[in-house]
Amino acid sequence: MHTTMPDIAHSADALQTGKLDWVGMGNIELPLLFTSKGLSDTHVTAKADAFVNLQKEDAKGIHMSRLFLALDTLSCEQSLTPKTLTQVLDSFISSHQDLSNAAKVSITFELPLRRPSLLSKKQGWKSYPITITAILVDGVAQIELGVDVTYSSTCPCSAALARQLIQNAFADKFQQATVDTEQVHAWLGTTEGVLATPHSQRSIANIKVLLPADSEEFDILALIDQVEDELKTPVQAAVKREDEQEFARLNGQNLMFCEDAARKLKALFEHTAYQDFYIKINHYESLHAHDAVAYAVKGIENGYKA
Ligand SMILES: Nc1nc2c(ncn2[C@@H]2O[C@H](COP(=O)(O)OP(=O)(O)OP(=O)(O)O)[C@@H](O)[C@H]2O)c(=O)[nH]1
Repeated sequence: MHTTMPDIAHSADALQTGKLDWVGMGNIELPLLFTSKGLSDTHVTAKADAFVNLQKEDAKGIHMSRLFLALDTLSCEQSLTPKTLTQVLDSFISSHQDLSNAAKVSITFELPLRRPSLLSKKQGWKSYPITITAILVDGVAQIELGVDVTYSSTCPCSAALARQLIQNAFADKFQQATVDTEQVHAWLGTTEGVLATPHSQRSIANIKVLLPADSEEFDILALIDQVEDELKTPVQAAVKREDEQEFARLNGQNLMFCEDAARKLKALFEHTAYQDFYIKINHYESLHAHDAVAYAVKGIENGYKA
């Protein structure tokens, strides 16, 4: 004898009635093919959070399996593009007629990129944490691209203090009116000559940008390149000695506080087509046990808040 299965999403009473902002699932395992301008399609192991709102006050709940299966179609039959992401959100809502008019999906993965060395013409893998979040409300989709860019920051204050020590050591060592250039050159090549070095820290810029409404493709490479070119000292993959020396030069010529990094990126994004942007700069200090942190947003109405 066949019995029908109970379907409490339809039959049971809600314990308490009311609307909910987002209901869904977190941390769904989701292998995906990621498509982005200038890159070969990349297989990534993503995690997804998927939601709809619950507008119907007395509905027991949403249909989680329908969200899950829409994401499975994205994983098995499509690649991740602004269009397929919007289709996923459309299907979240069309499978929840009477219950929902808003949908959200957030997809997180590591994107491995081949990155060139500074001088030696080598290459190596560098992995970037990416989060793509899309929201569809009343038929209007918004897609946000998030990436963390890791770089080195050398403290300008520490650099100035180190230079002063070097000047003082020079004055102590070479007191005569005229100095022998060869002697000075040799002395500068010793740790006695350059007796102090400024501290640097591994630093991370957390970036979020809202894509233009008509975006047909992701362009994560352009975003990462823009940020790294602006900061000048991204962490490196393949490094030979000539690359390390160039990195030292770049650090010395791009001394920065967290304020400098935040202002540079803010100025950069103000000249792009992104609808909105959010920047959080984290300098994981080596002088202190705490971090130096700065935030900047575009500052538009109903936009990101710092
Ligand atoms: N709404 C909801 N479902 C949950 C929750 N936790 C687990 N689930 C399960 O999600 C599963 C899928 O629900 P549905 O999508 O309604 O499954 P279904 O009724 O087979 O699918 P349809 O026939 O498409 O409605 C059910 O087995 C629920 O028990 C929860 O907190 N809320």
